[in-house]
Amino acid sequence: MGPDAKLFLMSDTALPSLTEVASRVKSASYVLTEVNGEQRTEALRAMARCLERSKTEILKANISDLERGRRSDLTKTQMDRLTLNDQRFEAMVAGVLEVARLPEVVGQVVKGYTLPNGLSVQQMRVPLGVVGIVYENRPNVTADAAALCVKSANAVMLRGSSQAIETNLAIGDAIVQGLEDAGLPGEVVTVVRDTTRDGAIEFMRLNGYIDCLIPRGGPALIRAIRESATVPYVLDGDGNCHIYVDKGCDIEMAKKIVANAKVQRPGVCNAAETLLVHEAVAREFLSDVPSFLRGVEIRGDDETRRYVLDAMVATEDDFATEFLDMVLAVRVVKDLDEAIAHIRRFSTGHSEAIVTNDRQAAERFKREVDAAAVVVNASTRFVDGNQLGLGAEIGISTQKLHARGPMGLEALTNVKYVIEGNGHIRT
Ligand SMILES: NC(=O)C1=CN([C@@H]2O[C@H](COP(=O)(O)OP(=O)(O)OC[C@H]3O[C@@H](n4cnc5c(N)ncnc54)[C@H](OP(=O)(O)O)[C@@H]3O)[C@@H](O)[C@H]2O)C=CC1
Ligand SMILES: N[C@@H](CCC(=O)OP(=O)(O)O)C(=O)O
Repeated sequence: MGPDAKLFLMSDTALPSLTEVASRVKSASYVLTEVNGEQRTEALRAMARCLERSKTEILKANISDLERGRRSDLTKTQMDRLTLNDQRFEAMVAGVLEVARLPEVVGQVVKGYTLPNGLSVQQMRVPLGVVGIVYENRPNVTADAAALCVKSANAVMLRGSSQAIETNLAIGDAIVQGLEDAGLPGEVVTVVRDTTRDGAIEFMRLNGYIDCLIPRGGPALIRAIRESATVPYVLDGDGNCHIYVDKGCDIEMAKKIVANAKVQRPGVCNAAETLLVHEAVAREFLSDVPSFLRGVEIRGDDETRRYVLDAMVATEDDFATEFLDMVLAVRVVKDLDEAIAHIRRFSTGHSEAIVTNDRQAAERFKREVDAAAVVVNASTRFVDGNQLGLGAEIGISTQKLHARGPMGLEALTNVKYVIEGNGHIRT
């Protein structure tokens, strides 16, 4: 946290303790079990209206965060993520409305049967309760997460980045207004004001209050979670994403996919970080890198540097790095086996892609590459809740239990057994 952010918090006296805040959120989560889906959907529409009404204040708060960010020397990527311009603001509001339109998931019977003794058994979809989220400095995540949680009848505690605190609080105020207009307690969506690291550790230990913590971030956050969290969590970790360009593939298609995955938004977790190229197409594909990856710094192995003349030497560290920038590590491989072996060694289990014309290679890649998403002949940038039809995502899970990949409404629920009898007793 930068020094200015600390001052900002210190001037905000008399903050209730985190446990007090969490206790109010927990109570609010019970209210959500008493209202129906239509009321929750109406609350989302009210949230969108209030966001729109508060646009000027929210964008002003964002300018203030950006100014503080500039003074604390945030990187270009961090500044880009923090920026909420007019277009991004409207996309954020549209996202809330898109989630509102999604079908109801709460109360859905995912499985139902009657036993020979006449007992009726159902598995019914239910909310998790209170969701906690620690997330990066992208302010739209505040609205996305709030919308998904309200729609799925979860209360949510949002611990965003200190870099975005003013914007998050302004968004949170508008959302609370929307909830209250719709007759729901504002505490259903609570932006945590304390953005200190100590506060984050306390947040990870809110047992009895947080039912599921979703940490979105890089290795430092994930380490802190592993060391300190005592609440159950679903890790949404960093994306060291690869694209493998196979022999015999459509080279023009491969160029478009690689350029999109690297350049369209390099600062996000589903952007490509390493390119693996089959040796049979290395000359043809890599010789054209300066034109289709203009502005991208290439760090390549010896073979790559034969074709990309201004490429720097790639180190082992480069292959392990999520650059989140206009930098790409490149390696020429002998075959699919070598590509898969490289991915197994360096992947963070987020998103991995192959460009190929060979059906068998595609099938092998789908089966043998262990990641939350495997992509064939498309950009890794599609691994996004909105793009995959979930309306939005609360994060992209890189772990295997409970949920994997972009987490939408279903991932914010679990099932409970509902057993109905007629005076049945067990003998
Ligand atoms: N899989 C997914 O869904 C997503 C993955 N990511 C990944 O996140 C990273 C980019 O975001 P970036 O802003 O750099 O992420 P960081 O990991 O630096 O920050 C994310 C959040 O974690 C907090 N945090 C970071 N380190 C610690 C720590 N040691 N203890 C407690 N809290 C901590 C930050 O607080 P503060 O900023 O106040 O320091 C922030 O709120 C990339 O690796 C990207 O791939 C991002 C979003 C989604
Ligand atoms: N949802 C994003 C990607 C996932 C994400 O949250 O990325 P990040 O900007 O690293 O926080 C998108 O593709 O637009």
